[in-house]
Amino acid sequence: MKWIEVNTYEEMSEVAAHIFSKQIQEKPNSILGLATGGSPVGMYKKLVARHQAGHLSCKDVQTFNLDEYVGLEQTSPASYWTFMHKNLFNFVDIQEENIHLPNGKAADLATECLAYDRRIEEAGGIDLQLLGIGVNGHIGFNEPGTSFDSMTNIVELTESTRTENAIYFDDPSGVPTHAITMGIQSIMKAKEIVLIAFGEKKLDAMEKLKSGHVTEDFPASQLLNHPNVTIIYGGTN
Ligand SMILES: N[C@@H]1[C@@H](O)[C@H](O)[C@@H](COP(=O)(O)O)O[C@@H]1O
Repeated sequence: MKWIEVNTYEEMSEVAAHIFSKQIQEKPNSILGLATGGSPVGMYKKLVARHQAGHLSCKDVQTFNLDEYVGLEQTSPASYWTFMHKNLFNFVDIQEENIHLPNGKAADLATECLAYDRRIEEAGGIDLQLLGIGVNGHIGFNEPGTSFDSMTNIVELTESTRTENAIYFDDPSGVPTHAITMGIQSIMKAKEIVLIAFGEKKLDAMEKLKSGHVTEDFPASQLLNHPNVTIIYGGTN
């Protein structure tokens, strides 16, 4: 595991954007695993800026997002589909058919979970996976206690995660109770992983990760068993 300590959110975003741009330049048809939340917004802005300056094309890139809420319409303002379009997809030349998010409105959610893992596999597997981290160590929506063997599945969100994510909803009581998320094992199959975490409230999680103790009570700790992970972290501002 490679640790890169940064001083600002801006710097974290730049280091991460550099890794993703390089990946796309070296392999224009890369399969990228993407994340939502506040952490990646700065990196997405920088990828958009590179695209607008003519330095980056996503026309052959395929993306698979980590997760989506269960029960929200795709185009609902709080869906992760909307988040990704507002923060990245609307401003780069990615083709809509190359964008994949789990369908939280699928009539048969169990089948959707299996199909999502299969789609990733059929695309050739994820080359580079971006992750944020929840204060309790969750990655994707894999809450503490999730089996390291988990593939894409339906999860019940903890109260703390629902509270953390309430800022994205007009009505905080509208935060869904369940989500569909790539599992820990689905995430671990990525060839390379970049985790970004910035700010005081993430420091505790960073300390836990640094301690080297691998436990299902702290989902991100399984990353210690992955051969190619970079953690970009830091700061209080
Ligand atoms: N499902 C997402 C995670 O993928 C994300 O990592 C986490 C942290 O979000 P933030 O980056 O806003 O702190 O929030 C949500 O729970």
